[in-house]
Amino acid sequence: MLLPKFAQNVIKNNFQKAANLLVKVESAAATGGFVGLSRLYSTQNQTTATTSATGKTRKMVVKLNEQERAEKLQPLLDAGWTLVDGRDAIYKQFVLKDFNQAFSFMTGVALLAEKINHHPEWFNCYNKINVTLSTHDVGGLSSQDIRMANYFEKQADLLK
Ligand SMILES: C[C@H](O)[C@H](O)[C@H]1CNC2=NC(N)=NC(=O)C2=N1
Repeated sequence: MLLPKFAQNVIKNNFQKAANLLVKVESAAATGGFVGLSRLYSTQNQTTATTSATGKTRKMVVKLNEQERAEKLQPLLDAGWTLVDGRDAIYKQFVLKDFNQAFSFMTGVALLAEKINHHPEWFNCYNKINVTLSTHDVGGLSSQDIRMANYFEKQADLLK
């Protein structure tokens, strides 16, 4: 069964992006090792960053304060994300058309995760993706989780 054209493009574009990223990562690793990689991942305008043992830079993050939760977290709760019992984390299940679309969706998010060095906790079964977001380094929700959740929403909207 041939995939609809848009799905083929989504998959092709995402895998193309992944391939380009892999080429960059490999060449950075070949030339500068982890230093090369941290240059690849770090962005010029990063004002506060830490360099972890792996040499990757990571924006210093802190837990969301009450005002940020009201302003930035509430819209996500309105969009179907829920607070996780017993954890300072948010959860949402995404239901895609089939596995192809789900895996392509995950590939797109994975590229952002690698770029900002912030990774979701997720489980995929066929066309469903169960996503939990929290920032392990601070033991709770940070601006990185808001950024990633909004990216999940944006990617999902593109498929509607
Ligand atoms: C060493 C590495 O930079 C850290 O472990 C990064 C990687 N990805 C991460 N992802 C998430 N969700 N939280 C983190 O604190 C985190 N830290």
